[in-house]
Amino acid sequence: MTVARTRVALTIGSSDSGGGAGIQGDIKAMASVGCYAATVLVGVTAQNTTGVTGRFTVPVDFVVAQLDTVLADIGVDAVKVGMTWSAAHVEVVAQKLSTAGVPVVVDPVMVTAAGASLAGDDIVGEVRRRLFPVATVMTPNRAEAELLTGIPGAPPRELAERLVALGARAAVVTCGGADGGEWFADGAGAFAVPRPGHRTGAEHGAGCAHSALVTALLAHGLSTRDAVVRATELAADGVRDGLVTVGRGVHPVDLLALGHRSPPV
Ligand SMILES: Nc1ncnc2c1ncn2[C@@H]1O[C@H](COP(=O)(O)OP(=O)(O)OP(=O)(O)O)[C@@H](O)[C@H]1O
Ligand SMILES: Cc1ncc(CO)c(N)n1
Repeated sequence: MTVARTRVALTIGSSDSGGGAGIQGDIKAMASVGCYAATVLVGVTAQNTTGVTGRFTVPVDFVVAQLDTVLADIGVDAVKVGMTWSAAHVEVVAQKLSTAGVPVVVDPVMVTAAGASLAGDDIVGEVRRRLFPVATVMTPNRAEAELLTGIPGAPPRELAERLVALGARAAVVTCGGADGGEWFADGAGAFAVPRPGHRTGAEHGAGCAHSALVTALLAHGLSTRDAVVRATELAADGVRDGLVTVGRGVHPVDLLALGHRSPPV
């Protein structure tokens, strides 16, 4: 009997001690579509559903050590880059990924949907210079897309098209919230990405889940367009099924249907 090869997705980003977003959210989202998740930590946040109270950065050399060690043994079918902290981290990650030969999803985590800053000021130019060229697809939220393009207030379609004009192979600008409004663009054109809207108040980690799902679906061999469309639906399901009893702020999404599982007896 031949055993099907397990697809491996790698996420490079930061820990969310609250468990809903960041690396922890990525592992769950990737697992929800049958991908094994390897992880390279760039930073650690002290965070819960109400906000970030502290941050600790992993030294660049140790990011490289994690990356080299994973690649040397496990190998990867696709990579996600999430919160990267500093220009020096972006530079080294981009350099490593330029020779990886697998799809790369860049979620340029810089601002939360609530407007809280999650990165150093020097990072915008470095993301544009270094990560755009290695990205198969960029997945910023609207605020991040405005920062990266330098056109505040522009509609999501224009932002997605502008990101492609600036050198990204493809981009999906997420909007969050019940009203949605996501747009995708690549060299061949642009389209609105449909999804239902939910008002559960469980959106913490939605953006991380979205880009992690895109990554995992690319690891399974889907095209970029199909991966984005499906990931957007699945992330919305995660908000619909979100864990409204966890935390007192923005509750976490649930991609693993934890709310429907019973304890083993
Ligand atoms: N209220 C909602 N109803 C349905 N789907 C949602 C909702 N909010 C978010 N989503 C899903 O999550 C995806 C990402 O959302 P969003 O733009 O809020 O990410 P983000 O701002 O990067 O999130 P975060 O910083 O919390 O990780 C959306 O494209 C959509 O699929
Ligand atoms: C660690 C981490 N990465 C990403 C996000 C974006 O949601 C977050 N809140 N925390």
